[in-house]
Amino acid sequence: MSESFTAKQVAEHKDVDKGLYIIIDSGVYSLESFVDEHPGGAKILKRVGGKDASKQFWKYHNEGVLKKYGPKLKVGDLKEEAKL
Ligand code: HEM
Repeated sequence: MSESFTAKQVAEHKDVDKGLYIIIDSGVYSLESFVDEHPGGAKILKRVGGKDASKQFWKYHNEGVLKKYGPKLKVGDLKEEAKL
């Protein structure tokens, strides 16, 4: 049931108006409803809109954060070809 996105499609959702998507590992997360409640601030999330933010994410968070918020925010996965 989960949707599949290319990196290009994710890149088109790079601000709150178009949907703020970010990639963490192979998952695609939609954060426009979350930016204003992000404990780390809205600004830092907006900066990585449309991009792969795995490196930044794992620097500041642990698995528990994805477990808690992932089900609410995840909209799909990166297509195989885009993972390379
Ligand atoms: C699905 C995406 C994200 C979720 C659900 C999320 C959630 C959270 C939560 C719950 C916290 C509070 C601290 C904790 O419980 O660990 C936090 C803090 C923080 N987040 Fe995020 N975050 C996300 C993405 C990001 C990204 C992509 C960045 C960086 C570009 C970022 C940067 C930070 C920073 C700097 C803090 C503060 C850390 C501190 O005060 O020590 N977050 N985030």
